[in-house]
Parts: sequence; structure tokens; C-alpha cells
Amino acid sequence: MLSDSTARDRNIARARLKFLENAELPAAIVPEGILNSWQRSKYLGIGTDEVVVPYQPDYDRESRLVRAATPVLDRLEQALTGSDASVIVTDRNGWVRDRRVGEKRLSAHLDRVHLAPGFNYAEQFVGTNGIGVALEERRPNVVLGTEHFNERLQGVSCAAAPIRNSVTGRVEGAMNLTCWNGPARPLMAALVQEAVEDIERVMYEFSSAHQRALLEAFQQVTHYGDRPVLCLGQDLVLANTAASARLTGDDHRLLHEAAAEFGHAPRTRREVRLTGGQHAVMRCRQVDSPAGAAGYLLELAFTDHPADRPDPRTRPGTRTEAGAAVGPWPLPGLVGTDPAWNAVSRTVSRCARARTPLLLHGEPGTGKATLVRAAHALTGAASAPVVVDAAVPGAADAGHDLPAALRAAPAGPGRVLVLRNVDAVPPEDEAAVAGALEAATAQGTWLVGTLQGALGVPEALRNRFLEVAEVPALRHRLADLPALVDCLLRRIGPGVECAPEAVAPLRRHDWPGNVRELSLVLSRAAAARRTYRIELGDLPPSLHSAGSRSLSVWEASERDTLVQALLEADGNKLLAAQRLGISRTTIYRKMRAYGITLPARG
Ligand SMILES: Nc1ncnc2c1ncn2[C@@H]1O[C@H](COP(=O)(O)OP(=O)(O)OP(=O)(O)O)[C@@H](O)[C@H]1O
Repeated sequence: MLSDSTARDRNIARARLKFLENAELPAAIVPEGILNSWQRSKYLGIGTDEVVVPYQPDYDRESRLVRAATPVLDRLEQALTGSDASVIVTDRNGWVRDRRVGEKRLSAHLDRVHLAPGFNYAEQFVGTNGIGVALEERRPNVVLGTEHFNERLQGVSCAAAPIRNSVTGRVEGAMNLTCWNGPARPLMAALVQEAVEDIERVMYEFSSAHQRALLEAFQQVTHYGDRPVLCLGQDLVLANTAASARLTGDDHRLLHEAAAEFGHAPRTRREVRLTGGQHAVMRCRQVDSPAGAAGYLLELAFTDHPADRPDPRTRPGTRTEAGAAVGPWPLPGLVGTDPAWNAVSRTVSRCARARTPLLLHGEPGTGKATLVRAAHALTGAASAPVVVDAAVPGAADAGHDLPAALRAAPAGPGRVLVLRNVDAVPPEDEAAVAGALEAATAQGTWLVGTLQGALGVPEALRNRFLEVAEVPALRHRLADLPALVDCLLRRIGPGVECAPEAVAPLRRHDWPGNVRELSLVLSRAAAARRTYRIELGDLPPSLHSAGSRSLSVWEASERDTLVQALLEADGNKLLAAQRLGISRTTIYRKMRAYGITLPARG
């Protein structure tokens, strides 16, 4: 004789198989919430026998959610010791942020199915599961054994509930309790709910302590004077009239990013370019509360007037009160306010003025030669840099003889000689090349070597350079992307613009070819554009996909065909699937596999 729960499990298991085979389901066997989730999972084409979930090991272990959940999980962990249960907290997108398990066997099982910190358990990846349903439907739920969409999860049962910000009502994450299948455990859902309330209470205490601290800092500064002031917290933006009259929501985001970089250096001043193109000097400090860092207080001065703008020759950067230069270092024709970019611009300018031999390294297309050209021009020199490429010596005037090409370069004060790809100098030429470089330096030529990695320069050549500096990769200075896009578009021609929606995929791309690749993408998109501006559909298919793994030729062409069809169908997936002759399930599955993120329109 079967127990009630075993009989129910079997009925659900049978119903699930029928559901997967598209057969008619007997009425009222499967709870409505579970059936809805099965339907969503099937619609998304999620696998039923393998758990394939994204993994992202780098996350903020100090986030407010994690800090609020930690004491609650610590307490539960003690209570769970030796029991066959586990508690898990995820963020609002389903990324597992903490897990505590009572016994080893369950821990090993959860590892096998990737229910562990760093993995994502959203319904769109795993199908029906407690966390996924809690986040999708924003309500507490219980998923028992065979109700899971994926067979590999059917040995466990779970109860989960969303964790909300009690002030804004926004879902911040989910709390989940998982244990081996067994007799019904009515207390599971109650336990989860109690833990959720505890986490929400701690989060509320954090946010009210943060909000009080921000308000106090804001009032102190705005009490005197009427200069623009902005206070930026996680859920709170305070602006006085002088600031709100000049700033948009995009500016808040941009200033928040800039403040996050500089907030820890009290009273730092920095120039920022706002989204409308105007410049402001920002003075920033971090605001702390008893519950930790609450946000940033920003005092702004707008530099609309040309006389207020920093003169690159006389006032090239603002300085912290401690004396270290941190502000932008504008070089003619170049844009960027990223700190690493500023630092390298400053070093290159200093070396150009002092004629200090410099080794400049950075990924391809980051702007090494361009920086040298601009810094050289800033010294007032009229001559253009002479570039000799060690990887392509045949391009030099003196044929294939690299040392001869270097010796033939015009030398003297006011000249610059760039040896590109220093690490490609053949070993048999090293001594002669080192001699040619020494001779050029002795005549007053500014010597610069460029290469992609910092290593790999033979000792004899390395000694010819007195300073080494790195040019940052574009993906490490994405805050500069909008300004770079504007600058590169201006070079393409007057009146070419980029639609705001087309900037988002540019931000998501990795840019292995750096600014050169960005320039190429924009030129091609501008040539292909159908209106005065570059729209989303003018960008190449590779930019609509967030996948980081390298694709085979076949996969890349499949991805491009999909993106093309989706763009032609104006984002309508059903229409695109029909035109390609594939099912809607397949198009969803492939979009997920390639990380295609076209916004749906209509
Ligand atoms: N900050 C910048 N502002 C405007 N344009 C830039 C900037 N940085 C790079 N560029 C542009 O990017 C392109 C590539 O730059 P550059 O040739 O200097 O790169 P590189 O690092 O010397 O390349 P390689 O590694 O191939 O030698 C050029 O068209 C250049 O004008």
C-alpha cells in the first residue's frame, strides 16, 4: 500500500511526462502554479535531464542583501547542523549568493546540480524550482520532488519566498529551503517566511540608517550656499534645485560611477563630462552610516564658460588636496576621463616634454601610437612621428633591414622615433637595434617603444627605455565609451549620430580590438545606416550577442542569421521563427545559447 505522498509523487511524475509529450492532462492533479511554471519552462526550451546554468564567480560579497542575510543564515546554519536541509539566498536575478547545508551528502548533491554560490537558478535556466518560481511569480511557493521540471532536481523538495525591500516593495532576492524528499513538511514554508522577514528587517535597518546619514550630509552642505549638490545612495537620490535643473537620470548614473571610483579619496576633485556634453567639476566624498557605506555626496561646479575649462598646457589636471594629480589630462584630438587613461596621458606627456625614452604597452588598438602623436604635438614639435614596425620591417624605407631602418629615421630634438612591436625584434638584430636606438636618443630624438604585453622585451632593448606605462583596454574604461563614440563619429563626418538604444550593445561588447575596433564598427554602421543616425539594426550581429565563448564558423553564421531575422522582424520572435522555418521553442533556446539580447518591439 503506497503512502499518500508517494502516490501523489507518482501521479505528478506521470502527469509531467504526459505534459512533456503534449498529451491531455488529467484535471486537478498538478497545482496551478506548478503547471504555469512547467509551461513557461517548456516554452523556453529548457532541458529536462541536465542542469546547464550560467556561472559568475565575481560578485559583490558586501552587497546589502548579502550583509543582511549573513546573520540570519549564520543562525539557521547552527539550527540545521546534522539535518538534511539547506538554506540558500539568491539575488533578484536568481544568482546564488550564499548557501548553508546541514549535512555532507546533501551538500555534494547540491554541488552536482550547481545549486551553489556563483550559479544562477532563475526559472529561465533551470525550469520549475522554488527559487525560480518565487522570483518569476513574486510569491512564496513550495516545489516538491517530481514537480521540478528538471529530473536531476527531483530528489529534493524546496520552499522559497521573495525577499523585498520593505520601503519600495522591490524584490531584492529570494530565500530557499531545500531538503531531501520525504514525508510532507508543513513547517518548511513557515520557516522560510520567518527567515525572509528577519532579512527584510535587517535590510530596512540598513537602509534607514543609510538614508538618515545621507539626509544629514545633504542638509549640512545645502544649508550654506546654493551650489549644485547631489546625494546618491542605493535607493535614494537627493538633489537641490541647482543640481536637478542641470542633471538628467543618465547623469545620475554617470556621476554615481565616477563617485564610486573616487568617493574613497575624501575631497577629491575631478572633471566629468555629462551626457549632454557639458563639463562639471565634481567634488566628492563617501557618506558613511553606522551600517556601512551609505552613498556619496557630490558638490558640482559647471564649467560652461570656455574660460573655466582647464587649459591643457597650463592647468592640465586638478589635484587632490594631498597633492596627487587625479583630474583629466586632455591631449589634442583625444577623449577620455578614465583614471587609468588620465594617468597614462600624463606620463606620455611628461616623457614627451623631457624626451624620456618610454616603453608603452597595451592591447592592440588601445591608442598607443595616437597618444604618442598627441603628446609629441603638444610639445610644439612640427614633425610627425616616424614609426618603424619590428613585426613588418619591410614596410620601413630601408627594406627588410630593421637596424638600418632605425638608423635612417630623421633624428634630433623635435623628432620622435616609435619602434612598434618591440618584442618582435629578431634575436640576431637585438644588439644592432639597441645600438641604433641609443644613437637616436643621443641625438635628442624622443624614443618610444610599443608592444602588446609588458613582458617579452629582451634585456638589451628593455634597457634603452627609462619609463614603462600601460594603456588601458577599452573594456576597462567603458565610462569613456559615449565620449569616444561622439569623437569617432565626428571623424566619420558631420551630422552622423548614434541612437541612444544603439549605445547599450556597444557597452556590453568586450572590444578585443579596442578603440580601433570601435572605430571600424562605427564606420561600417554609418555606411549601412538608413537614416541620419546609427540605429540598433545597423550594428553588426556580433554586437547583439553577449556570449563570451568563441564560436565556430558555423555557430557564428547561425547566430548572425538569427540576429538578422530578429532585426527584420522588428524583434518579433514568433515572426522571426516562422521566417527561419524553426519553432518558437528553438528560437528562444538559441537566443539564450548565443546570449542574443535584442529588445522586443511590439
Ligand atoms: N582616446 C582616444 N580618443 C580618440 N581616438 C582614439 C583614442 N584612443 C585611440 N583612438 C583611435 O583608435 C585607433 C587606434 O589607435 P592606435 O593606432 O594609436 O592604437 P595602438 O595601440 O597604437 O595599436 P597597435 O597595438 O596596433 O599598435 C586610432 O584611429 C586612434 O585615433
